[in-house]
Amino acid sequence: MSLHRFYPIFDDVSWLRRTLPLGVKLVQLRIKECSQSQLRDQLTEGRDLCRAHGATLVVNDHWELAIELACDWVHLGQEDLDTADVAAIRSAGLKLGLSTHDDAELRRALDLDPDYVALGPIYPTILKKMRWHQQGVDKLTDWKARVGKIPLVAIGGMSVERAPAAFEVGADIVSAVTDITLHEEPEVRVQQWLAVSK
Ligand SMILES: Cc1ncc(COP(=O)(O)OP(=O)(O)O)c(N)n1
Ligand SMILES: Cc1nc(C(=O)O)sc1CCOP(=O)(O)O
Ligand SMILES: [Mg+2]
Repeated sequence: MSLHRFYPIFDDVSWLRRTLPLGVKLVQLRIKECSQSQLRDQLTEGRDLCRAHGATLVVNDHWELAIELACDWVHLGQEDLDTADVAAIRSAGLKLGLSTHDDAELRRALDLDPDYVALGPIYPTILKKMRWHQQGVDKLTDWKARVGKIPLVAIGGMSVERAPAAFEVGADIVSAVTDITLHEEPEVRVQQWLAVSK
């Protein structure tokens, strides 16, 4: 299965209601502060909306709930891996995307045979505090050589204007949050993303 090249990340299912009808085909729900029952409702609606639109939903962090709700994909970072049961994720048939930021993290990720590898932050991000300031777009070429056929996601400070260069040097997929959510017309921005990701 090949993944769409534009990979927006949202913190609420209302964004999926707005953007799936525009043609988004790969999307992550990254929900950090929420009660368990709200989380279950959000993921259930996200799962059903994505299925109705022929899109792929990736659940960030909440791998147990993703298994329980029969979702298809989970994204985990390195700290998540310290406690996640990857064997359980695999035996439930879920696909797994992993974050990486340096050589050791990439080696650890590749040992787990991921379904995509994300490298970030390519540019500085305002979304969250990180130990890494910016990797630089050229690092994508090195990472792509190392991951081979595994899809490579570029994340962190990505924008419509920055996406073409990331694709050119090795990214298979480009992911973004604030370039869309802080835009004055998010739907227009999503359409611009879809155009540069064709
Ligand atoms: C596509 C993608 N790449 C990286 C991340 C970051 O995951 P993680 O390091 O676990 O940090 P949080 O997003 O959980 O704060 C991601 N979510 N998606
Ligand atoms: C959630 C996340 N993970 C990153 C990583 O490098 O692992 S960068 C990032 C934030 C992405 O948001 P924006 O597109 O607004 O910069
Ligand atoms: Mg995480």
